[in-house]
Amino acid sequence: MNKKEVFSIGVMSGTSLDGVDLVYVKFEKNNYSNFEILHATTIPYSSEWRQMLQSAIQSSNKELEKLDVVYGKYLGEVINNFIYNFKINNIDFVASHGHTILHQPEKGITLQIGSGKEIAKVTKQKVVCDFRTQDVKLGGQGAPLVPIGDKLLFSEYDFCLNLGGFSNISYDENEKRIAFDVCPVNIVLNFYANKLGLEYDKSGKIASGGNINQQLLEKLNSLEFYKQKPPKSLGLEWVQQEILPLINSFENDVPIILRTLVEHTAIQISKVIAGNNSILVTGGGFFNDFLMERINNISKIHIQHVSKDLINYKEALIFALLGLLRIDNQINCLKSVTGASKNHSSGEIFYP
Ligand SMILES: Nc1ncnc2c1ncn2[C@@H]1O[C@H](COP(=O)(O)OP(=O)(O)OP(=O)(O)O)[C@@H](O)[C@H]1O
Ligand SMILES: CC(=O)N[C@H]1[C@@H]2OC[C@@H](O2)[C@@H](O)[C@@H]1O[C@H](C)C(=O)O
Repeated sequence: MNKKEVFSIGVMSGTSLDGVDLVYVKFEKNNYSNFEILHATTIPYSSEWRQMLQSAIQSSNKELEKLDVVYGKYLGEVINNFIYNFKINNIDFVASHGHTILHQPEKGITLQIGSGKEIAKVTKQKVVCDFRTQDVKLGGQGAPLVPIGDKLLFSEYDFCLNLGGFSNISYDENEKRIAFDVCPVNIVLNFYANKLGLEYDKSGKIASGGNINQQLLEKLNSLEFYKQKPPKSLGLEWVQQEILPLINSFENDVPIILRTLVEHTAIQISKVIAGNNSILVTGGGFFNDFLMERINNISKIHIQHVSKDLINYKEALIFALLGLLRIDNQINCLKSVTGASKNHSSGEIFYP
């Protein structure tokens, strides 16, 4: 794109299923880290949409094709409302991650729904989407993709940690970006909080009142995934096959489960980040005070305080950057992170 300043809308629907995150951002082409988040919001899912997205993993290919279109139209409308409500009138492109329904990269599968063609039709904007498929085709994990953005935008931190549905981490080692999914976080915490009729365990209050089940904790920490070296990534399939059956085999009360999960998360994260380093922590898990306290106590790392917009919208912001890199045909997927056969520029572009 032949411009000094670029204006983009980044759209992300994460695995916690809390809603659609949107940012309107300005990038400076000769210095990406000089970005500015101009507007940001989250549009919470209705219970119908949450239910549809949650159960889509069981759908047939035909049903998924339909959902891709319907959800693409929905995203298009959500973006139009965002544009209208914030009176946005200068947009170079929209970059949309979509919502992950399937993710088993070792089988060559990753699927993010939310048709770019539909979004382009509804919004009348240029749209970049489908950022993961090409990486999986090139033998990569297709995730995490945010680390190249961590490197380009937040190089002043030793570690970038995101506490979303899953947690992931990225850092430089011998001048190479290393990154991987660490462990499940809100995707499982929310699942058990839901059993008490809550959307999530606010500030980790319920977890903090429970006791650790040591036997369950040991079993969780011994899972095969934690022995694997990166590149590696996690999906809902793994949670359903490995985590939920293990937890449910113990018949614990919800506070005990949440307490044990928080400890498990803090231990897994501290295995990676311990030391006298600086860290950028983002994602909704940042607001789980009890989880943050446990991570702090175990790792003794110095956690920096940053703006709420950055905590909540780093992923949407970085997908906007990945979209810009894609439009400019620049590398936006790193083989050192995903394990793909080469660095590449990923994402499909649709025109209105
Ligand atoms: N005050 C809070 N206390 C505890 N947990 C919170 C709080 N606020 C948000 N969360 C958790 O953060 C979740 C949302 O996090 P986030 O938006 O980072 O997830 P995501 O974008 O779906 O994740 P992913 O990075 O996997 O794509 C909520 O569902 C909830 O579990
Ligand atoms: C396949 C998929 O959607 N993965 C997500 C998920 O949510 C968190 C973690 O698992 C991460 O690997 C990824 O998202 C972030 C945005 C990423 O690609 O960096």
